[in-house]
Amino acid sequence: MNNLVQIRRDLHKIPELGFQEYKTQAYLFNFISQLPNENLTVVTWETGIIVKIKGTEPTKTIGWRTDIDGLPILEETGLPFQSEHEGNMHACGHDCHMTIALSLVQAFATNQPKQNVIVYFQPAEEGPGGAEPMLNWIKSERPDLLPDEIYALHIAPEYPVGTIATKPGLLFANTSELFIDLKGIGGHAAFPHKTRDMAVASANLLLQLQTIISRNVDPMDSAVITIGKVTAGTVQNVIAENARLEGTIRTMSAASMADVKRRIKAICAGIEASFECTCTIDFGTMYYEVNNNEQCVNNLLTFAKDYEGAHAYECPAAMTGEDFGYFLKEIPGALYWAGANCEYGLHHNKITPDESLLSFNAKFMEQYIRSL
Ligand SMILES: CC(=O)N[C@@H](CCC[C@H](N)C(=O)O)C(=O)O
Repeated sequence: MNNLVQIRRDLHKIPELGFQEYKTQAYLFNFISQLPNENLTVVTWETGIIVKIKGTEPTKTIGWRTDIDGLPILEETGLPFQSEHEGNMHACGHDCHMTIALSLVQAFATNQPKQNVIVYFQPAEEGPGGAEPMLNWIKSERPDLLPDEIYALHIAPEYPVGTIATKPGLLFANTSELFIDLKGIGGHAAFPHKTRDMAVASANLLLQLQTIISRNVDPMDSAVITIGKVTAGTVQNVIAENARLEGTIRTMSAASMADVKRRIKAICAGIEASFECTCTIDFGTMYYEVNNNEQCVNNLLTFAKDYEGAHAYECPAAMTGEDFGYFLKEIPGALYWAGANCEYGLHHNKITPDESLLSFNAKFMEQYIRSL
């Protein structure tokens, strides 16, 4: 088994949620500590790590960012190296992303690049968001750790390995989490008229929220409201006093996000009136859109077109979110989809990315960064 596959499998076993990535950080730190360190500066921030590699004749500093957290998903891959943290899973490829980032650190630590390179191991991409606070800390405490341009990848199960798919401008959506707590009056299942049933109210609310997409968003625009978790009540023969919807909103612009939120508030006010209950809305964490720099995308795609085994092309935007958008808001750069050739999609409990993507993308990015 090659070294990168082993690293990915080690990391796959220990998925941790945002800002709880202690074992992950220790694993990464241990790996980095064993590398030649004459040209390295290694700094920790919360559960993340930042590694700067001094270049031989630097004219600029190139950044590479990986996310390091897992998701609260019960893994069902049945793999011999499946998650040892039951209920958590690397179902979004961050184990692969970290492996590629470690490979870059190793390559540049052993064979110094021309440009300075900074690799960011960033916590909490799935939530509550690590990029924005990490960047704020760097700006105020360690401006020497800011790059001139920055890149990242995200695995794409639907594409074959070797795919480098990206586009200039908007690649990923604006996101906002959505949590709505409903409170009514519970009671005996046989006497609904004496209660305010939040199971029924939350079911109505869930369906009405979907009308925002079909009836309020311009059909030429795009938006998503997904409610991923619904909880209500306590037992089968007691009417639910409480319910909670948990979800996410995705839009193509900040203006459209504001409109969707306005409609959510209005619908909740209607639910309060019709079901005689209270709805408390919390919009949670927001991620700024992923807006790729045109020049950086052109450079990346041009390099990829001549790279053996790469299939480079411009893809459409997607409604995924990524807090890497906060880096791109301040620093020119690009994120690309890296083909992972897998039957199951992102966030699926059976996702098994094709591990040949690890060495392909690690080598590809190493060569690209050396070309800058
Ligand atoms: C690439 C990816 O899958 N990212 C996540 C980001 C989630 C942000 C936040 N927790 C939310 O749900 O809005 C995604 O679900 O797109």
